[in-house]
Amino acid sequence: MADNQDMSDQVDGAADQTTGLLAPSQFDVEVKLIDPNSPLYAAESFEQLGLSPEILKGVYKLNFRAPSKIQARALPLLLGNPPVNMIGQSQSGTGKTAAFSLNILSRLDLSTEQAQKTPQALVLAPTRELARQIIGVIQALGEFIPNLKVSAAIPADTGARATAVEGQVVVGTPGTTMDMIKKRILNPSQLKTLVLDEADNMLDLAGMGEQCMRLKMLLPKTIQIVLFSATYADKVKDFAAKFAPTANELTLKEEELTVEGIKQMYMDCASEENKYEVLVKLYGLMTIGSSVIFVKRRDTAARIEQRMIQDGHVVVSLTGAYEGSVRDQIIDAFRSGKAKVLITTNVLARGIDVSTVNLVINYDVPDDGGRPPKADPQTYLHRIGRTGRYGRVGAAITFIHDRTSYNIMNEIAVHFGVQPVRIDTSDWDLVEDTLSRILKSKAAAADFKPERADAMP
Ligand SMILES: Nc1ncnc2c1ncn2[C@@H]1O[C@H](COP(=O)(O)OP(=O)(O)OP(=O)(O)O)[C@@H](O)[C@H]1O
Repeated sequence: MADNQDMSDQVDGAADQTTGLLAPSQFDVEVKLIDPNSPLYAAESFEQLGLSPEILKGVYKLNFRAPSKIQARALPLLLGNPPVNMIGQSQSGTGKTAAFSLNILSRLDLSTEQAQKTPQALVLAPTRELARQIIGVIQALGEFIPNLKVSAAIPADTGARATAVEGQVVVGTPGTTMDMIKKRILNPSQLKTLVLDEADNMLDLAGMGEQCMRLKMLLPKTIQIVLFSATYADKVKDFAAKFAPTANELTLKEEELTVEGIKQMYMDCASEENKYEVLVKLYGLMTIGSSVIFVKRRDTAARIEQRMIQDGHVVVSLTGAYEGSVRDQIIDAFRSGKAKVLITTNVLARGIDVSTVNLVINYDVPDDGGRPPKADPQTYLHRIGRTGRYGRVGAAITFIHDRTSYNIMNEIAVHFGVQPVRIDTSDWDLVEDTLSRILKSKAAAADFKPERADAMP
């Protein structure tokens, strides 16, 4: 739909309109020290959180010097006994994965051979890429825990044989997990913790919310339910509260959700076709670290990929059109830096953590798919959150080419109370200057040097 938008309502220089919060071009790159209001600031240390020496070793090996705010606030509540449910919220890239993973690892019983073969914690995520990433984090934090095994419950390639899931921690997507339980390859009877990462998305998506609910019915009644996300749209709040009853809640106001290190901008494009010209001009002009280009549809992703390759760029695309191991290869190539430009749809809008990403482009504005389309502020926030991870600086540029896309961007700006800055494409020297200042500016977190792991107690 977005690829063939009705151009009759196109405006020339959409941002010349004076209504709304979109701001004129002006830029001040700020490098801030970690201040007490930052989501990365915490008064406590990991040592004060009562983690086992094996777990602390994993934390130090990852060079985590101090917990982020969400980690310091959530962990004491999560670790209490008897376990209490949690609905947790914190900005993108602030360490929610470690928050729920440290709780899971702390609760594992690995004392007997039998216990070692029994799934005790289940983490559900909306995509295989995110599930695989979470597995990596749990394995890294748990590196010094003897006999720890983390298993995946993600779709296997066609023809692959399903084997019994014996890891104490299982991370998967809801459909495959449900399948494995039904086929009795996964025994849910001893599960103590259930985590829904990107919980609002899991509970909202057509089909997935219902699936999560049915899955929950198959789990022990006493299971601790932990929901985490950067966003909870109003429409899912009630369902979340039903899914995780009598939970401790750590939530944020909408105005607190944007991350300071992510510099939000927008660019006027003359037409749908002109968006591609602006895109390649940007890439020709700038030395960009790694970047993600978000489009609405799979075919747009494929088309831009082809055109960019023809124009001599090294890019990959990942959409739901690809299956299993092919998707794994693509995301792994992007993670390792072998491919520096990733074109994708909303499938990778959430959770993916690649710290070298310093530019996100919303080639198509995130809309709700309605007629007429309205803004999808949550997806916008998650998309731009692929950069600016843990205090790093990044740029997020949204392409605007007609009245609809302008209105959507404006709705998003109003929703979060932010003023994205207009980048004027009539002056490419200025574009280059502005962007290179941002992309070169030091990460705020760089002032917050992690100590060497081996210097820790
Ligand atoms: N205490 C810490 N100190 C330093 N780095 C940390 C700490 N906790 C997490 N990180 C790093 O921060 C990055 C972002 O963490 P994570 O992916 O968990 O973010 P998130 O809050 O889940 O974000 P999103 O909402 O986008 O899913 C990761 O690279 C992680 O290794």
